[in-house]
Amino acid sequence: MLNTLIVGATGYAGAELAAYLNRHPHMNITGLTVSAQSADAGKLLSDLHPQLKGIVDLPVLPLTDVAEAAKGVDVVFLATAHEVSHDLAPQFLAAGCVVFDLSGAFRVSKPEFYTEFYGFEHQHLDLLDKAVYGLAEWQADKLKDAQLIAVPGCYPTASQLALKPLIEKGLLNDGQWPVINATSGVSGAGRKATLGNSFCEVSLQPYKLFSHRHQPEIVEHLGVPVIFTPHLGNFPRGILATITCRLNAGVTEQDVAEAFHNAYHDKPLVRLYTKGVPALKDVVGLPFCDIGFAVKGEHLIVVATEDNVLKGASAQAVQCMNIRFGFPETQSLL
Ligand SMILES: NC(=O)C1=CN([C@@H]2O[C@H](COP(=O)(O)OP(=O)(O)OC[C@H]3O[C@@H](n4cnc5c(N)ncnc54)[C@H](OP(=O)(O)O)[C@@H]3O)[C@@H](O)[C@H]2O)C=CC1
Ligand SMILES: CC(=O)N[C@@H](CCC(=O)OP(=O)(O)O)C(=O)O
Repeated sequence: MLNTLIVGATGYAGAELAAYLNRHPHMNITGLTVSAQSADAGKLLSDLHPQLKGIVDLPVLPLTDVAEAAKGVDVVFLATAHEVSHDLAPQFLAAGCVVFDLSGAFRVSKPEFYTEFYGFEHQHLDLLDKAVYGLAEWQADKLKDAQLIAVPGCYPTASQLALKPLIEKGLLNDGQWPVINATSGVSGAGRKATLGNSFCEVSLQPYKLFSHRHQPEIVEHLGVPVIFTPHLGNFPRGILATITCRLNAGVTEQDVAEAFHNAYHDKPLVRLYTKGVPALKDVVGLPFCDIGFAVKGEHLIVVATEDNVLKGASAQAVQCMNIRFGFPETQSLL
């Protein structure tokens, strides 16, 4: 059994982690924590997330002393904001824990990225070198001996799973940047109330045009430039990405199908459509990324869907943990 601590357990991602880890046969949840000042400290997780009633009835505790909280803990999940993870990860690593960070604090290697896109100066450049980017289907070898795993962002997971097989096989024409239009449910912004995310305000709208922090994350890990436009939709969960690309001359629909099949036929959490394209309703609440596509001449449209909180965050974190410790990849996820 591995002892595990979830930091940020009352957030959307943290609560899903608690559900997955609670039913994992090799994991023992030793603590669920929130910030030292949290108004929720002392409450039961299942009072805050009633879907967990009778399943995870543990109290959430304020994280006041990291060294104390880390005692006897093998694995820590940081389901916290980027700045919080940035400060906590080195402390848990120093205590000998394997750290799975769901935030953006360690995903990109260039320090200036954090100043520009996250608004803080990165203090742990050594960890930027050491962190393994947890795009699970593509990183199994590196994950096996990683100490710090930077779980990808929600939009980057869907976007990269859709594009990587095509790029690896050299099918895309580099004269046209892939154009990623992706719509997310409101849970992508976290559980805290804000005016922009309130019921009467949310509509359907693109945001952060040419300036969203997931664009450079996608570009660094795919190795090609892309145009990325996120949209906020008026539904709670899920991301649907519609990605338009140009194929190299002579590339056929069959070549595209083969590239996807070769990449994912043995990857249980990516489901390929041989007919049609996926809809959001078929992945919400599930740990999959679903991918379908259509080709017309040299033009290709790929559609990828996922639950932003699951394959886009918690499920992928648990998938990485399963790979890291040699458990079946889908253990507790399916
Ligand atoms: N939601 C999503 O779809 C996705 C989220 N992510 C990333 O995962 C992380 C968590 O996201 P999400 O669950 O949405 O966030 P939420 O805002 O819903 O939850 C954040 C959690 O962190 C706790 N917290 C805040 N400050 C601290 C602190 N100093 N120490 C310990 N706990 C703290 C909060 O509790 P309290 O404030 O009461 O202390 C709460 O439990 C973020 O980095 C996010 O960017 C990544 C991909 C997708
Ligand atoms: C709808 C919404 O607001 N989504 C969030 C992305 C959530 C996420 O994945 O956060 P990180 O990758 O930064 O951890 C956003 O656009 O900032």
